[in-house]
Amino acid sequence: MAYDKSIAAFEEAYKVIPGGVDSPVRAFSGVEGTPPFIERGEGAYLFDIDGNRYIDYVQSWGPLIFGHTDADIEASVIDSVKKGLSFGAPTTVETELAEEIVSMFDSIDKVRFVSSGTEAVMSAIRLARGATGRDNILKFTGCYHGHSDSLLVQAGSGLATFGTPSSPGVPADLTKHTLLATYNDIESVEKCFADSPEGIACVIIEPIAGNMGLVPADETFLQQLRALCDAHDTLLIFDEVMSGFRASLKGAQGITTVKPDMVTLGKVIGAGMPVGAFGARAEIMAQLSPEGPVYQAGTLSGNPVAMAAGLTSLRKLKANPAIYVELGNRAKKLVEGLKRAADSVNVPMVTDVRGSMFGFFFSDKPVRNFADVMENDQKLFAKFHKGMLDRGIYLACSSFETGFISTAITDEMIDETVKAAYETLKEIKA
Ligand SMILES: Cc1ncc(COP(=O)(O)O)c(C=O)c1O
Ligand SMILES: N[C@H](C=O)CCC(=O)O
Repeated sequence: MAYDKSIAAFEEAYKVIPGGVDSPVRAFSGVEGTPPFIERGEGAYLFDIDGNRYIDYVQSWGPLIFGHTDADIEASVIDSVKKGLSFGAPTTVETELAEEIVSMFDSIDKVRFVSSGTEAVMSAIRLARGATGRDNILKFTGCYHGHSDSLLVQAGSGLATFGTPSSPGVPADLTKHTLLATYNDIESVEKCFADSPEGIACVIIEPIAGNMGLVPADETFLQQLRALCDAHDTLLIFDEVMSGFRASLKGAQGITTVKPDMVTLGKVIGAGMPVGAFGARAEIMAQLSPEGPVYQAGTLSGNPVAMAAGLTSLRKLKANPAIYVELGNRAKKLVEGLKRAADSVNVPMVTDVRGSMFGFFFSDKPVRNFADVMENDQKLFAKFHKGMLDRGIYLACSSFETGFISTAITDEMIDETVKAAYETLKEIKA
């Protein structure tokens, strides 16, 4: 494949945009080669400016459950655009989308829309602190909750890719209130509670971690977490910015029996438009301005075009929940094929699937937390990524990210992907 135009575009971008990208993971720093600059998407495919076509397993990092240019979503966006892009005033489509979300999540009585996952989590944390009157929060190493100050501590995703899990520019005075525990290790959480006599406002977790690769939380661990939060009057927040409507129609909450106090949602509820949301029981949400004293706002919050896209996507999913069975089967078919390809050249690989989310690590032991993730062979991943890209397969460009299946991806495309994996691994091991 030729990447000449993308290489030139990256050089141009570099002159005016830091690192040439508007979000660090896009820079291909954890893998080989240059990021293809994308011209357009269609169904399961991405097309770059050199004219290369790829089967897209990134899906804009999750939101595109129906693939690119879905006709229904496109029509609702165009219809909405024709009425105006933004009003900074209430619209009925916000209420409609809120009603859909509330009807799907037992844990949510009320929801507020914002413009990104970062904003959703930042606002939820503020609300949790305001509602409990406590400063401390607890997060898990390797989980990523967006880039707000309190949460840029031992985080996954781009921070893990760049080997800087915490960021300069965040005052230590702020992060001293962020306690860290180990994913799937309840003793580490107990220790944080024991060491915090002043109390903890909230525990935030990706119930299906997707920002250190795909690492789901054990059911027992989540139950123990719930019990600890109850015992200490601490709010449990499920960050479902990635897993919401991806892992199942009810996100992780369709898989675990554990019910959080608060939920954050993001990109998936906007079907590719910039959006985020946070929700909780009515008495918690009543603390939020203008009902309550905890301030939170946004000029473009509840943007009508994003709401229209999200509403169409959610209604399509709700009308046909069997989609999740199909997506899950394809994801399983894919990782089983990848594993067979790895076995064929005696490369250890562990895989996992939750709904349409899939992950694989070049590792010979189960991966349950960030320390396990760090043991996977990242150099091999980098080579594998390049070989797959050259064969028209667009995988997430970091071993700390998750893959996604869309309804546009067919069994034949999975076969093509598995064939590419055999060829790539054979080439690497030759
Ligand atoms: C679980 C989780 N929380 C929060 C975020 C932040 O969302 P955004 O990138 O839209 O700010 C992300 C996505 O990156 C995410 O996966
Ligand atoms: N892991 C992130 C989202 O899920 C990757 C997207 C980004 O930060 O640009």
